[in-house]
Amino acid sequence: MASPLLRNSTPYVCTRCAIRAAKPLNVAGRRMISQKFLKRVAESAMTWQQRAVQIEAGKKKSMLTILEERGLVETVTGNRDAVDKRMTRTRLGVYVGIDPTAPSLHVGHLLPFMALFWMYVHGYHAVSLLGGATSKIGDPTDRLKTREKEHSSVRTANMVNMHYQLKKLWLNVDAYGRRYGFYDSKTPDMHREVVNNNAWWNKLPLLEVLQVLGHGMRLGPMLARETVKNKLTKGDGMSFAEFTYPIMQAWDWWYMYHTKGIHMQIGGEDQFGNITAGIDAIKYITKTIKDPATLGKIEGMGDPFGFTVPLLTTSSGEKFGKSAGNAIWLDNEQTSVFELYGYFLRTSDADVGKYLKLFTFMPIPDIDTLVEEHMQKPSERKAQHVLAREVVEIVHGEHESKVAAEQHRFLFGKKPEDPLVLEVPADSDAKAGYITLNNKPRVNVQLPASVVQKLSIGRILFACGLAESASEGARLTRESSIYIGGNMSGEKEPMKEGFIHWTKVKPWKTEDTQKFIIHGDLLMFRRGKHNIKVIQILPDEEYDLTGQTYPGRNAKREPLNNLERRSEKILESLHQRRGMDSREHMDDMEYALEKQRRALDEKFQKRDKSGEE
Ligand SMILES: Nc1ncnc2c1ncn2[C@@H]1O[C@H](COP(=O)(O)OP(=O)(O)OP(=O)(O)O)[C@@H](O)[C@H]1O
Ligand SMILES: N[C@@H](Cc1ccc(O)cc1)C(=O)O
Repeated sequence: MASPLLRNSTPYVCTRCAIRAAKPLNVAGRRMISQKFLKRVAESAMTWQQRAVQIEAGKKKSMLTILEERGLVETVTGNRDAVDKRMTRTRLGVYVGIDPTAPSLHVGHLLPFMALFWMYVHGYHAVSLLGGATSKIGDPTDRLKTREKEHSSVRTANMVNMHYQLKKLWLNVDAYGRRYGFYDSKTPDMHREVVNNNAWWNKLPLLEVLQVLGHGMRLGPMLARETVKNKLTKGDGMSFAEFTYPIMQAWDWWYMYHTKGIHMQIGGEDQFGNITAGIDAIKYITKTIKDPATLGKIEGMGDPFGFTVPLLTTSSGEKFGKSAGNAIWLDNEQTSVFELYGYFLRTSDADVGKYLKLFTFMPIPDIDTLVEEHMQKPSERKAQHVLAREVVEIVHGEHESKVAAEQHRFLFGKKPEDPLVLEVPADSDAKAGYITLNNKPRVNVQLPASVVQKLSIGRILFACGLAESASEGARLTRESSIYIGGNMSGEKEPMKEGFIHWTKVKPWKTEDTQKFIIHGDLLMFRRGKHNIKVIQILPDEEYDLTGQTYPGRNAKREPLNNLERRSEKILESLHQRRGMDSREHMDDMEYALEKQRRALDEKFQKRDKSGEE
């Protein structure tokens, strides 16, 4: 509980969250709060209070009004004005959840996230939740067909990808918000998190959920939900697990309500039912719970509430998303930066103003001026270029956005108005020079099993694209700059509280790499903070069928590849010339070729083990 002193001096701020967020525990398990920090919290509360007074006097726009004006609010739960007042008076906690049921976020997800980003840059505590646990069940909302069950390794890969995507997105939003002058990152006001609901679901007894919430979830209203009725009558039926999905989502909210002070949830319009189910659940729990410690935590929180954002649809009215199969991905492997830019560049003149409001932080008067200018000469697509640049900046960063703009200008033969300096930032994945679509770093790679089984760690890093060469890979491991996902297979759990556990890679024996394989076919590496590679290991034959190759394969193994190609040719011609009766002779030939192949293979293995180029 927050100290009474703080409570009295800071009526409008959730100091509990600020302190919890900012201060570690000392040895005795108490929060260490410095005078300086307390002063900052008090100042920030004062600023908030002053802002609230100005808003209520009509001198400033409220947060809800700002979001409404930008078209980001579809339906508010409960009374709009009451919600507006609470958002004005209290520095609330707010969350958006997504299930990692695909390897990447998509443009549709940006809508609820933009609302979250707006609240973040205005000082609210913003949480993006990854549904590691909920994705094991799958949200049945608005579906007639049950989701295909994903293999656990696919789920893990999706989750890790999305986790890092969210982290990057938040970093980009920080920079983007700063460009629009929203905040000074040194104030204690800014608080954002990426959480995973595995963190609580993995250690939550079913009995606790049933005891605390189960009695309050009445079957009548649950069965009366459109989603349930439709799936039961028009779809393929509903499992008990799917039926309980809204309870899981409600519990997430309850968990964050009492542990992190999260009052609000935002989601797409399709999430309205789940959001209201969460509100009812929290109201029920807060009325019935007896535990004094929990009661202390929620004291003064008030009822939870939320709102939905409109659904982004295609021109034919279909929801943009993974299930509809029309997603524009935020992962540059699936939708390149160039394509993402191109997608927004194709926005119709009728929609461009609306999209600038939805997807950017650009002030509305500036948008209006830009659209007016654009309409003077629509063929130049000035407003669309700005829209594309801003969205790419949020998703991939300012540098990538400049590069994409430049590439489009270049491709479409336009002379740059302001020549762009394409310097490479220090932490960029690219080495130097112009980044093209072809030399973009790859986040997800597939590699044949033999690479992981037989090659040195340096070579694997080269093969997956984390190192420029095998020797650089070996050097990086010597310098302890590389991490590998998961624990040694002796320890069963590669995931800790929903997050991957990273172990520093040391120069080790080839066999040691295999001990880190997750779910039999996944290997993950991280270089530095955010540069990750998720490797899917395929059986060699399957990999060959995909027609891919990897760095280090062709150059180093050319003699072996040539031999294989030659041997195939010889055998083919023998078959044709001599027919099946020369079987014996051909077996000899095959044997001789196989011997040569093995000799070469051994040679490569020895070289791989010694780590030399
Ligand atoms: N096209 C969209 N427009 C607005 N919000 C969206 C859109 N697509 C997804 N969302 C929102 O993003 C959040 C996460 O959605 P979710 O993870 O279910 O993605 P999804 O693409 O809708 O998945 P699926 O199609 O498999 O149901 C939800 O609040 C959802 O409403
Ligand atoms: N059910 C949401 C995702 C979600 C998951 C867990 C939550 O707590 C919140 C939201 C969706 O499918 O879009």
